[in-house]
Amino acid sequence: MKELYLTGTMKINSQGNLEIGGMDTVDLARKFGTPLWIIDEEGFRRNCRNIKKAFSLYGDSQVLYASKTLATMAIYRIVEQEGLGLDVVSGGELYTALKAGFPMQKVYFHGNNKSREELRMAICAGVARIVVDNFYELELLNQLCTEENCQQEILLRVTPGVEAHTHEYIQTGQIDSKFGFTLSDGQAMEGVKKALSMPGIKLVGLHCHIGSQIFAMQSFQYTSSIMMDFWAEIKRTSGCQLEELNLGGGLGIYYVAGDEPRKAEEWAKAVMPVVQEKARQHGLKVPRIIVEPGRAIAGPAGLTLYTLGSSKEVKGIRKYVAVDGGMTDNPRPALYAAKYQALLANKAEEKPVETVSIAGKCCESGDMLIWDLELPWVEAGDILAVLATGAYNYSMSSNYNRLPRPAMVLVKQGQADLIIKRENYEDLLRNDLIPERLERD
Ligand SMILES: Cc1ncc(COP(=O)(O)O)c(C=O)c1O
Ligand SMILES: N[C@@H](CCCC[NH3+])C(=O)O
Repeated sequence: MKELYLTGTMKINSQGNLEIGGMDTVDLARKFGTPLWIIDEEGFRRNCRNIKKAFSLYGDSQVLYASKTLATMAIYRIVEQEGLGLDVVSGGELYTALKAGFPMQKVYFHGNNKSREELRMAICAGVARIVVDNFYELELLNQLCTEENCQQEILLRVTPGVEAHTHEYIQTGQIDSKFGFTLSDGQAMEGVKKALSMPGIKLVGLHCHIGSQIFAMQSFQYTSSIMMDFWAEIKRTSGCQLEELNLGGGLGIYYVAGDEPRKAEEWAKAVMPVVQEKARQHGLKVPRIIVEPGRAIAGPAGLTLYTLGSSKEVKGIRKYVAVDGGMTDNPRPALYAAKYQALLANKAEEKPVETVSIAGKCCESGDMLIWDLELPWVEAGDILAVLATGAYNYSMSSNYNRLPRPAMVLVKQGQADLIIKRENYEDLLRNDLIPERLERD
């Protein structure tokens, strides 16, 4: 039997059921229905604090929470209370932050194709920095700031040419990437010079992000070293001393056996001495370091509950058991062949006796959540808990097959609060229109 890796406040309670945030998950399934996303508030807060503390030991630093991981108004409240800033990547995330009352002076606006409207919205909202991704955006932003008679502080996103060891679809720092100003062909330096010459722009620093779900600290170290050399080159060639270096996110988490996540302290310990030593070598001031993790904060703090329904046995080959959700609430297995650990929440202490594959309910052969999972004897009505689903599940969910999205509850010390309402069929029709010519007579 594989050892279960329970994080945060997850444990098996005296009834033999899985518990999170002091709540029995079987009761939660009964009360809120399934599929159900659950977020462990204490776990989420602890992850924020650990990263913040790890970097603060090395001087001036700021941790931003990467909204793309899981953005809701309640989550933003927690992020604010924990003293983190925000990375937002769209007008929608920015709007959510505005509505949640998040302090705009701690918001960084990302994206590789921000629209004119999104940029104007960010300027008017008074975000701290816009992370400019390309020449088109630089020109557009300068034009907008000139029209608005203001100056916007920016970071320039640099593509350092580092291939992180992770799934190809979530690598972002390699030369052949859609993101950022490429370093190796001189684009990045050209971008810096251009930004420095623009009246509407104040270049404050640089940004990079090499990818997600990374365990190899050397990838972060190597990137920091490259970025600091470029930092020094900017000073040498333009005389400009930048202030801020944003090293992105990417810290990996535990999903299944074989994953070897590093602690926040190991991440900080890997990159900060490199930054400090490079600054010393080049005779420069150590920049303010920004990091923007998402998965390492939200991922382990979340789990999803499903109810088991139909099953099918292909004699001698496999037993399929279907859940009441799937790729609509968690597209990661279908997109990246991502793996998850799971258990029967109502039989959490029982020994595994069969190997089943967990199918989603979408009309897609690829909608398989977990292959070959060892479970106790499964019966329709059992509650399956899939762990570490706090990151990139809700935020990447869809209404494929017109499935309404599940609800999300925030649990803490025996209290469970709804933070995302379950969609209903009416919600699915909210934006549907029937043109007059199709009206029935
Ligand atoms: C620019 C940027 N910053 C931060 C993140 C957050 O990454 P992670 O969730 O791996 O920490 C991402 C996602 O990969 C990203 O694209
Ligand atoms: N959505 C990806 C990670 C984030 C990529 C964003 N740059 C995942 O689920 O693993």
